[in-house]
Amino acid sequence: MAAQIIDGKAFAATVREKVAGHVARLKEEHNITPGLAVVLVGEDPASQVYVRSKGKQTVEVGMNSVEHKLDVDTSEADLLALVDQLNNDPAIHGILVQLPLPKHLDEDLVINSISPAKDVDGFHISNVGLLSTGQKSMVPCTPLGCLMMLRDHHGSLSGMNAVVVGRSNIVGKPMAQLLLGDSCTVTIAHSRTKDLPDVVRRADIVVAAVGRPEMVPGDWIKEGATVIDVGINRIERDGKNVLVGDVDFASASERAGAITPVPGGVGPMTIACLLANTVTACCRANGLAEPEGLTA
Ligand SMILES: NC(=O)C1=CN([C@@H]2O[C@H](COP(=O)(O)OP(=O)(O)OC[C@H]3O[C@@H](n4cnc5c(N)ncnc54)[C@H](OP(=O)(O)O)[C@@H]3O)[C@@H](O)[C@H]2O)C=CC1
Ligand SMILES: Nc1nc(=O)c2c([nH]1)NC[C@@H]1CN(c3ccc(C(=O)N[C@@H](CCC(=O)O)C(=O)O)cc3)C=[N+]21
Repeated sequence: MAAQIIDGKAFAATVREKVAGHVARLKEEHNITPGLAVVLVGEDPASQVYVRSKGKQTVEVGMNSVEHKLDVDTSEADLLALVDQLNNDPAIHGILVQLPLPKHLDEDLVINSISPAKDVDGFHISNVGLLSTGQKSMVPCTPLGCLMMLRDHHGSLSGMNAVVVGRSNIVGKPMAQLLLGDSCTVTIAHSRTKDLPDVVRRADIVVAAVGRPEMVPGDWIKEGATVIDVGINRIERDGKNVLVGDVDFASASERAGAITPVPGGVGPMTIACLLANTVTACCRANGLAEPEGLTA
């Protein structure tokens, strides 16, 4: 039977609508406008597309958007000085430094210089520690978006077998933490995993975050499983540039119970969750009750 398509684009629109409602209330009742600062170093075309899209959607939900575009050979000291300035700016509630950074910049150092309260990516070691110990934190946007779609589809995830393929700090690891938090039995697979097909075949939930076009074929998918495809891969097919995920959508959707498409799945949810995190950070910064249903 053909899988149900989980429409991330439509889901993201509902998240943004909720965010817009909270932004309007913050303005009316407290005269506060949440502000998000995005820092882009260099001119990677894909990064430029994401940053533009983030800026546009930030303004659409009524928040302030500030973009800092720095030269590709910006020094670490200059970048740290900018982060420090944003940390101390009361009009800025969220800071995102677009990754990857050029090679001469120490990513860990830069990320950990962001004030944890403004770290809307949830990448600061302090937020990573809070998430892994089950305390209130800023939750990374992509895994948060995946969790929202899974909860919406299943209700409870308790007791389900989840396999996360990929162990990066920005997707795989935090995704595994969130699934564990929802009482899944979690396996994290990676490039050294033995018999990956067999591992994936045992999963009720498969999250693929690898960065290899269509590497997960349908015959690895257990009948009726839910498949969340995080991969964003640009390939050429029939002379055209197309975007594909880490899952072979055509064959996987023959076996899965539900599946996210690429594009229109996890990607739009990531940006919606960034906006949600910014509102959450703004409420926390001002000692206000934070919106319900917008975080994990
Ligand atoms: N939709 C969205 O919003 C977002 C999408 N992405 C996309 O998600 C994908 C993953 O991103 P990210 O986590 O940053 O990528 P990384 O390159 O940081 O991590 C990839 C992971 O996949 C594992 N891997 C590589 N090859 C294999 C293999 N053959 N079998 C099993 N595991 C393998 C690696 O294992 P090892 O650790 O052993 O090397 C690594 O853990 C990319 O396509 C990226 O573009 C990323 C962020 C947001
Ligand atoms: N500090 C930081 N935080 C991030 O969250 C971050 C980052 N750096 N670096 C790059 C990755 C990637 N990422 C995406 C966001 C949205 C889409 C997205 O909206 N995708 C659309 C398609 C867009 C297109 O057509 O290119 C979709 O899937 O439908 C994709 C990928 C966030 N990332």
